[in-house]
Amino acid sequence: MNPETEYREGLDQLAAHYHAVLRLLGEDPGRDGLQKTPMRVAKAMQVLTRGYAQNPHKVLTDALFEEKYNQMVIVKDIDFFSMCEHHMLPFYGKVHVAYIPNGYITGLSKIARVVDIFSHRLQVQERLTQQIKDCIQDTLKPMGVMVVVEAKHMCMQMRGVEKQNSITTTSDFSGAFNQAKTREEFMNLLRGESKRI
Ligand SMILES: Nc1nc2c(ncn2[C@@H]2O[C@H](COP(=O)(O)OP(=O)(O)OP(=O)(O)O)[C@@H](O)[C@H]2O)c(=O)[nH]1
Ligand SMILES: [Zn+2]
Repeated sequence: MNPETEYREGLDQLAAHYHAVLRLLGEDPGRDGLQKTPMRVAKAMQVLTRGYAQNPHKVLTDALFEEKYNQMVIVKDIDFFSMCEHHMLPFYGKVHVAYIPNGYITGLSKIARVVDIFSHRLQVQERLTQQIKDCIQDTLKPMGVMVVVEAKHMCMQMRGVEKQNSITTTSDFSGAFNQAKTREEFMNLLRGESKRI
């Protein structure tokens, strides 16, 4: 556990609920291995939902730089883990973001931080995609943004339909990406092999 993690209000209550959950699942929460488990799970769940307490707009505005560059900027292969709001099971994969600046650029890491914030909330993949796009569009006001998310959903792998290999792809875009040619340019660059640098 990261010693710098700040846990939010309600941690003890959350742990008490997980104590009850263990019992309801047929376990003995008093046995050696499980004594600390309710608190561990409560802390883990607070980490996985830390995005509720974070402001993605502020992350971007804190690192806005005036710059004349007005070609496409692509940050691809941003790993993420999120939890589906239906089953609270993980879905995970990669986010690819492209934007065309309009006088301002943002720090590259900030794009990944925005992904991190929205994915650390209960989500559906479509909304995650849209929220990342909207946040960059509304804050940076670029000529356009496009976001592509590729993910595997554990609620489809471990339970339910039990399909191990299906990948869900979602995308959303604005502005210049309304033009098929611009979207194509991004998709072609996404498909290209990343060079080792
Ligand atoms: N569109 C969308 N659906 C999702 C996402 N994550 C999980 N789901 C789906 O949410 C649906 C919930 O359907 P329900 O019929 O209410 O729940 P369920 O009985 O558990 O469904 P099954 O998973 O088919 O067993 C399922 O089809 C899941 O595959 C997501 O990010 N986007
Ligand atoms: Zn689910």
